[in-house]
Amino acid sequence: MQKYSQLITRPGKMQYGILILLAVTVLGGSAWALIKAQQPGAQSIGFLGAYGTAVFILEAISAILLYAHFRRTGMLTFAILSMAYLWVALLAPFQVGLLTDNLETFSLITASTGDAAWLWIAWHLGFPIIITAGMLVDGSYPIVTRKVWRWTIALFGLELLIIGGIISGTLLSWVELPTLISESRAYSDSLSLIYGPAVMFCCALALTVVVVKGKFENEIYAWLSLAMLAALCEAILSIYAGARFSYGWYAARVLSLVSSAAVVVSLLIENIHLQYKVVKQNQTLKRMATMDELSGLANRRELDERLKAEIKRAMRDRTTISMILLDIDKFKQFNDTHGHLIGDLCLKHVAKCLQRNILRHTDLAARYGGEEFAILLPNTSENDAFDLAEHIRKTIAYSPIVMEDGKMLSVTASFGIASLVPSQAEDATELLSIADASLYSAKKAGRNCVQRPSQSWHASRDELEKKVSSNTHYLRGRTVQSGHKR
Ligand SMILES: Nc1nc2c(ncn2[C@@H]2O[C@H](COP(=O)(O)OP(=O)(O)OP(=O)(O)O)[C@@H](O)[C@H]2O)c(=O)[nH]1
Repeated sequence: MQKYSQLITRPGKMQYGILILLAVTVLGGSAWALIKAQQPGAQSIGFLGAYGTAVFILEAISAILLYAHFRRTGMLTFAILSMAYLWVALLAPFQVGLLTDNLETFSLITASTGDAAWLWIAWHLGFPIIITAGMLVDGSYPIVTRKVWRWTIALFGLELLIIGGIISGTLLSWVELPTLISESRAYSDSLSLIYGPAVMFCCALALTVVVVKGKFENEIYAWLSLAMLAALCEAILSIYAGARFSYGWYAARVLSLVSSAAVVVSLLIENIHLQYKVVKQNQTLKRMATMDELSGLANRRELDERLKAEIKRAMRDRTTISMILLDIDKFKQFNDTHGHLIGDLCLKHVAKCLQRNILRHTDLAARYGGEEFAILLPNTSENDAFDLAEHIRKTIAYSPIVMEDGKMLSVTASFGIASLVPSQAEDATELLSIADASLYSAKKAGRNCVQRPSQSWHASRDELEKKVSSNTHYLRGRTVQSGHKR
């Protein structure tokens, strides 16, 4: 099943531990309850109301969440398991309603409290039978459908028809049903010897099928096993109690709640796991989209995005933005001599040297190309960028790459820097191309050095910046003047 949906998860060791503990509690509690099961108790309408509401809510939530699984995975098993819970969610309120004598006040309803036993049988026979059918549908290859809507209409439509028939038939007394429970609340022989054992048999069968076929291999199947164990114990206690409102009968109702809650718990746990998975996957995707895998630095896409944003900020604040481009010297020769794998090691080593020297959180080091790196330095002057580049150059040149066998290799790198106060978005490209030109002159100057942009570029850029600055003053003046006029 795992291969059909990554949404369905295997329980962890802790969950198995909790399940074993709960199973032992259910078995132990049931055995203990059997001792006093036949002792009569008081009829508590308050308990019945709370019990009926709880069963309805828990079963309805289970049905909705299991149906959501069916929608997501297309697996018919989940549609059928959802039907099982819907079955109980719809029958339980009527059965409990009849027990509390509430429904008899409606003139159309002719059923008596005794008839509630028939609804109990329909509920407790139908639930395990539908669960068994659902588990049998999940063979070694689960049936997966794309026609989710057609299956929904066919399966749930049929189910609603049957439930409608059972409820109307019982409440409106369409058929004369034999009395299963006497006025003294004692069970008839047919309930104790035929219908009761039939319910027990169906619950035992469902439990066996869930355990054998489900093998506790996902959270839903594991918790469903507990639900079926509780349902079996409930049936045994209910019948053994011999009468309504006896201690055994009350204990059976509590077990019925355990059975109802188990799958809700599993689906809740699964949803929590799903949230963790989604958050983790989002983080991985984000990392993959912004990070260079080999060096662990930002990738070119991330550099471009940050550069665009920082250019906008620098334009607004009229601050200097700098860029350092560096390229490992004679890296082709290094690769040819030592091999590609050692070449990769060298790239990682250079990346570490960059990370070690970049201290401001606003600076960004990125792998720009094969053996080329870039460092974006917002709010940094050309002189400061030069000093930093010089410092990194020395770090790379004087810290050797230590191999596994203790051998040491060293490399050098050439650096080009560029700085400007941006006046337009296109200055992002200008910054990179000037840093690239500086890098080119560093290579020409003999490598292992840092170069600044040419004097001619500085001159033309100073001219441009003067114009932009006077233009800004001019525009600011106009704004102030127009403000005065108003
Ligand atoms: N190991 C490794 N090598 C790479 C990677 N990306 C690019 N290279 C190599 O880097 C080398 C770059 O060589 P060139 O562009 O000729 O530059 P160079 O040999 O460094 O020479 P100069 O830049 O002039 O000093 C090529 O041999 C590429 O195969 C990588 O991810 N891993």
